[in-house]
Amino acid sequence: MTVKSGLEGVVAATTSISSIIDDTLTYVGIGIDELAEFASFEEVVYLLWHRKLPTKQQLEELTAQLAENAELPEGIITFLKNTNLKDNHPMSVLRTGMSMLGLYDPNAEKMDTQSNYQKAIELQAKISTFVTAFSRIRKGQEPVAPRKDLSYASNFLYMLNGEVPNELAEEAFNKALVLHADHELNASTFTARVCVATLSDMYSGMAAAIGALKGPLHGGANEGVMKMLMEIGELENVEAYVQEKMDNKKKIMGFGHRVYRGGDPRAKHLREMSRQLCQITGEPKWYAMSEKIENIVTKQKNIPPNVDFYSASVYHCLGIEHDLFTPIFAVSRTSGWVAHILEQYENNRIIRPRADYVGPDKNSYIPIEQRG
Ligand SMILES: CC(=O)SCCNC(=O)CCNC(=O)[C@H](O)C(C)(C)COP(=O)(O)OP(=O)(O)OC[C@H]1O[C@@H](n2cnc3c(N)ncnc32)[C@H](O)[C@@H]1OP(=O)(O)O
Ligand SMILES: O=C([O-])CC(=O)C(=O)O
Repeated sequence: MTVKSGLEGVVAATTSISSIIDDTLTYVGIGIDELAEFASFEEVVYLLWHRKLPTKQQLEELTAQLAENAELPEGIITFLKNTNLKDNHPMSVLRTGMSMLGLYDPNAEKMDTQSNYQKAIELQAKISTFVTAFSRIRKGQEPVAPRKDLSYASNFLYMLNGEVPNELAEEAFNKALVLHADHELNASTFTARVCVATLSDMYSGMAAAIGALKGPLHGGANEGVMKMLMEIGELENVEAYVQEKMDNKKKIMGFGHRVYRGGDPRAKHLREMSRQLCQITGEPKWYAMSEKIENIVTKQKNIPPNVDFYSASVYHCLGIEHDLFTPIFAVSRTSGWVAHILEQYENNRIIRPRADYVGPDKNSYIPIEQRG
């Protein structure tokens, strides 16, 4: 058997949701640059779920549905308040929260198209409320109830901080959500598809996907980038820090990609947002350090930054706690996970590859008293 390490280059599904061809990313055929410039996150959610842009009325309908379904079951708020989760990573809390949402949904096990679409809305609506409620409760603050008159991006920041964000913050956060929404068969989306291809329920697929996104080689890299920037501390320390990592063949978080060779097309948007936000918030050093790291890594290793690299300083400048960076990725990627889960159900076959056995041959059972 020929093994493709890490399944590199293996085409394991067909999809009409997003594509990466020659370093160009599209959602349903629309280029990411156009979407980043013009689209609201709600439009992107509709696009991914229905494979077409919404009319004004369809968009209003989806926006209203997301707002109406954003409240969390009271039992989940009670759990967050009564459990000491201060030392738990928010991605672990979110993974558990996703399972809990399934337990509170009386339709969790229903598999018809209509019930699954209703779950899609509930999932996208509630994941924001969950992440922000957890963030406040662990700091001893009351959760802030979602508002029906705010955009998805604005509502997230409002529930996080208890204040409606200014236009600049809303725009930046919306763009970040749009850029992270879907990405073909990345590890967490593949995980979700593998899970639901057994005809398991949507909450199980989502919990599996959250677990996969958490790792530092995938979504967890954005928090890793900020940790690195904090460790470096000042612009003059960048060179020595990065050189030491490269000399010791250590990975630099936020660089490299399995599919892109010439560079991640999302990174330039986040780079520009980082430049602007770091300037406006009076913290230009984070952008300056990031730019210097990029120059060194691309010059010496020819490895370009990925989506996680500049998103770190963007979220930092929006005043977001560093361990919430990956949960925010999950909030956005829920739109893509849900789209892929629904697509998998539409034309399902269990996903079951083979392994090349390399263990010992011709072994036999030895009674326990005879084992050395
Ligand atoms: C949203 C996302 O998931 S984007 C990715 C987020 N992850 C990160 O930023 C973590 C850092 N990056 C990485 O670990 C990798 O580039 C991955 C996981 C993204 C891709 O992994 P793979 O496709 O398996 O590439 P692989 O790890 O084999 O790298 C190929 C070569 O580039 C090097 N390389 C890749 N990424 C990096 C990096 N970030 N820093 C230093 N060297 C790197 C590897 O050491 C390897 O070198 P070698 O051939 O001399 O051994
Ligand atoms: O596609 C991948 O392998 C990882 C990635 O960039 C994403 O999930 O956004």
